Amino acid sequence: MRLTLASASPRRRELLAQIGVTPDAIMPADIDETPQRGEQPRPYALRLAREKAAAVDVPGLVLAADTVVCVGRRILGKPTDADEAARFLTLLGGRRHRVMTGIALRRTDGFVSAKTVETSVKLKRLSAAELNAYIDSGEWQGKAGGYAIQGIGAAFVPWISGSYTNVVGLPLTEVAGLLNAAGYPLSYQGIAA
Ligand SMILES: Cc1cn([C@H]2C[C@H](O)[C@@H](COP(=O)(O)OP(=O)(O)OP(=O)(O)O)O2)c(=O)[nH]c1=O
Repeated sequence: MRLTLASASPRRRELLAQIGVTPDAIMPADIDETPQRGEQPRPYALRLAREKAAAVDVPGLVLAADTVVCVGRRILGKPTDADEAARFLTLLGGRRHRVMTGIALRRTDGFVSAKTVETSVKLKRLSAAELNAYIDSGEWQGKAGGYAIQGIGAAFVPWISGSYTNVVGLPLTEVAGLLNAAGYPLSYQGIAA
């Protein structure tokens, strides 16, 4: 069964590879990611994942996702520059926030199954030296909230509650569930315990 990953994120490809899923094609979806007026984080992440899946019009299964960081009602996407990344990290430091990923799987018949997964994350308060060094590292680029838990950012995360892979951009348990429900053959299911 043909699977297309509608994502430009190398992390998403690597996460899928981790559970033995290799998409037949990778076709990033170019959509407008502006939140609607008053839109809450959960419906926002779900809407974007669905829109990304819908934007890639090819036969077979199309998988898409969107990850946002939320502090209260505020949605933090990918910082546009170093100053914004520094502002995000200062806002997040010393408190808990939520990382929300919407995932959507479009099937050949056009039916889309989608859900959101939420993880709570605590980021420690960064010293000026840590903040400057992290901004200089450039790791914040292309990362919702301006940090990467799978990178140097791990040094700033004392605690999470919920799915780790969800924070990196693709909650694998739920993605595997959607793929399985759509009849996609998951290789590890053939492995006897
Ligand atoms: C919080 C966090 C986010 N991220 C990444 C995951 C996502 O790639 C990115 C959020 O941006 P997204 O808009 O979800 O995805 P993307 O633009 O990278 O790719 P595409 O839309 O084509 O699928 O932030 C990390 O890699 N580590 C982290 O710890």
